[in-house]
Amino acid sequence: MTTSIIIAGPRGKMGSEAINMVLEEKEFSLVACLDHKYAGKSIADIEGLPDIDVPIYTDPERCFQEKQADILIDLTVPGVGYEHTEIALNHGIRPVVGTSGFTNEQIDRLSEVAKETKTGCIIAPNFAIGAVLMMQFAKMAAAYLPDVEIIEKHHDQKVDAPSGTAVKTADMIKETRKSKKQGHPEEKENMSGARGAEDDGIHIHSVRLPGLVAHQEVIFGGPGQMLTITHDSLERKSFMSGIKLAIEHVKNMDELVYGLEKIMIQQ
Ligand SMILES: NC(=O)C1=CN([C@@H]2O[C@H](COP(=O)(O)OP(=O)(O)OC[C@H]3O[C@@H](n4cnc5c(N)ncnc54)[C@H](OP(=O)(O)O)[C@@H]3O)[C@@H](O)[C@H]2O)C=CC1
Ligand SMILES: O=C(O)C1=N[C@H](C(=O)O)C[C@H](O)C1
Repeated sequence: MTTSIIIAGPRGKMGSEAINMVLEEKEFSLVACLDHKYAGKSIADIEGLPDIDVPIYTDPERCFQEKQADILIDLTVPGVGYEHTEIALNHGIRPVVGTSGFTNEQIDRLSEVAKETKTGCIIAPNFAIGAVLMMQFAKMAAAYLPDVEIIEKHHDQKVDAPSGTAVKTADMIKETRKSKKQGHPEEKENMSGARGAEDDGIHIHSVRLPGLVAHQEVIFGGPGQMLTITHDSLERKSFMSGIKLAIEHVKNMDELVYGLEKIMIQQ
């Protein structure tokens, strides 16, 4: 059976890659796109996008009313991504959300809406299978090596910092790590931000440079030893198999799941 899909953010780096992925899959059908520009146009009118007649909507309510799709893939920006997800859930359309930067309160609220509407939803800060494994391995390691810092490195067009992946990694580490403040008890920054952001004593450092795509190191230190878990996304194709996996799973779900590890790995 064909899965009908709406993509929000079609002109973006991820959105355009997702369009190609959906068009390549025989069982997927792209029925509309959501973009705050190009009202009433088709994606064929946008330079660089495939020459096919898929309508663009600027108003999500109207889009979801007119196109009763199975799935919304959202790859936009945090505030907008949140709104799209909530409206899709209220229309019974299952969101697969890659947009990063949602707050915990927003995820909790969306969880409630998914429960109320009995509509499946997957929000994953990172759809690269290797990145999900990196986070899971970091969670395992933190039970034994509680001193840990995260360095995430991204392209310089990224708007949110730290990355959604770094925030999720810290959350997963906290599930096994005994809470502690790291470093010297009297440590003091001589230049603001020198020690990065902090979550329960875990320091997170964000690097933004042209040339980078999406990279993260989770560094553990113990007496006389170091463990570094590294993941590199070298191309945005790296995220597509995870998005496909999420689409297959969300079709049979009636609640919200935050993190691809929840469907990839036995919890
Ligand atoms: N979960 C994962 O595995 C991954 C998640 N991401 C996340 O996905 C999101 C997109 O990343 P990326 O493609 O690199 O970013 P881009 O900036 O390339 O794309 C974002 C797109 O969203 C568009 N947009 C802004 N407002 C709206 C709106 N109201 N309706 C529809 N589209 C809108 C932007 O348009 P305009 O340029 O006109 O503002 C732009 O085309 C980010 O949050 C990023 O962190 C990225 C990679 C992997
Ligand atoms: O903006 C990006 O590029 C990415 N964003 C996600 C994040 O914030 O973690 C996922 C991946 O790191 C790429």
